[in-house]
Amino acid sequence: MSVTRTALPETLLLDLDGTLVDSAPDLAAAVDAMLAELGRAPAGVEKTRLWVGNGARKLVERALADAFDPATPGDKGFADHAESLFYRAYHACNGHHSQLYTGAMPFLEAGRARESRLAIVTNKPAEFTEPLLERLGIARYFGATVSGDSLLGDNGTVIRKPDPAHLQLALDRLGAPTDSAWMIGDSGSDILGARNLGIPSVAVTYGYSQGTPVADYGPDWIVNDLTELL
Ligand SMILES: O=C(O)COP(=O)(O)O
Repeated sequence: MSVTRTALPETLLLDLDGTLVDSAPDLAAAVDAMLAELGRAPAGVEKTRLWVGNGARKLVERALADAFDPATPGDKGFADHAESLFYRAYHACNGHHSQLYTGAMPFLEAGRARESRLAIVTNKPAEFTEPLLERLGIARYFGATVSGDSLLGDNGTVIRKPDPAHLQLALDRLGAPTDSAWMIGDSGSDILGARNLGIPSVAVTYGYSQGTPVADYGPDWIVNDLTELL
């Protein structure tokens, strides 16, 4: 299924990594710096691409599971230590080699021209989201930004995609009704999050989908470039 021409809705919830931005080169650099400090060989960008999309902790755990005996990443203290190494390394390189995908800027410009409400809904921690948006020069397009640690449950656990409350928080911050919105993303957490909230979803084919074709999640539409939606 592919959209050739359609009326865009008033509100667009946009995933960040793998949808607007190819951030894998910087994420891989940080993963490799973490692995080097732990005495392991680099994983490289192609493996890292397969691990992105469920937050920084999951990325670190997937890298550890690949590099170590399976029991090692199960040790919480070890994973905490590795995560802190990753955070330090990613702070040093976030945005240095990340690039907007070809269709991203024309799409955001068109959204602004149409006076659409745009929000970022990402599983990336907020301390990395805001600087990345600034460095790429796209922060000004969004009326709201919701990151992977923006919403906490009663017991302090993070609530993020595919939990519909994560998407709903973006709508609340925009002041937008649920039935005005679509979610656009590259992975199962985006498509399932949209379904869980009861809104349509658009999947891009070029992002990070943990090795599962994004079509398998049953998005409402699939595009190879965001400008196909215009
Ligand atoms: O998992 C991440 O850190 C990035 O997630 P995103 O694809 O939701 O932007």
